[in-house]
Amino acid sequence: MNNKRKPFVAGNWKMNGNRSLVESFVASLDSDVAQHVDVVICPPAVLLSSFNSASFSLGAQDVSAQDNGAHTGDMSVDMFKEAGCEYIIVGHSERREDHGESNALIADKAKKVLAGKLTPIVCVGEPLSVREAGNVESYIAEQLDALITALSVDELAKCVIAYEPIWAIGTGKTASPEQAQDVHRFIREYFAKVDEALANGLRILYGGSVKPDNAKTLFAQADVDGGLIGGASLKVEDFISICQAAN
Ligand SMILES: O=C[C@H](O)COP(=O)(O)O
Repeated sequence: MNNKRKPFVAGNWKMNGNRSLVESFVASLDSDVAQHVDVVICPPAVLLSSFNSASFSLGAQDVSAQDNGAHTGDMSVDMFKEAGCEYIIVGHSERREDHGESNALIADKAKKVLAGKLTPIVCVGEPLSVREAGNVESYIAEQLDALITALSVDELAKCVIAYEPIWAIGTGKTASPEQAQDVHRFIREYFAKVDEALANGLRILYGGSVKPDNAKTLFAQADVDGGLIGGASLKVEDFISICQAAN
């Protein structure tokens, strides 16, 4: 973690949670936790309106690349804005896999989020087969290229990037701190080819089986600026410990 970039921890509840979980978060996650860390909760969209807390920010888990219209089941940036969101995750590997989302579509979504003055959390990450074949960097580069092509330097500077190796998501197999740092450094250097100041200011989160007992070492890596937390963001005590580890 570099102290020039403010640490960032986002909890992605995925398709989990209910109103009673919302209540326990609102009651327990006070402003002390979020003093030196940007803390964001991304619950399922139907729970957004149940949150009423100024101690942390809200995010959505995905968004349409369209403004409005005949897109059954989709939701727009404006809708999430009205629901109190400041952040929207785009390109999560589960969206890429379950809904066939392409790099180009994800870049369009990020652009739409920025146009609505919200912050996209753009996810990238490789499957195990790519890592085993030794192709991690070219795979991530292709994911980043779509974003770099679609967005201006100013727009890129407003994004948060999340590196989530797919083999580490929900598996309990966390990337080692060195594996995480290697890819985070690669991502930062890749953006430095576009613009050095952009790269230095960019917050890059690690996601994939982050838990209270491994968060500190992961977040201590020079290019790891926090985490995108799945399973452990569903237990308020675990999530608070992870936020504290980012402090
Ligand atoms: O968005 C969060 C990630 O997919 C990580 O999930 P996990 O912490 O359950 O491995």
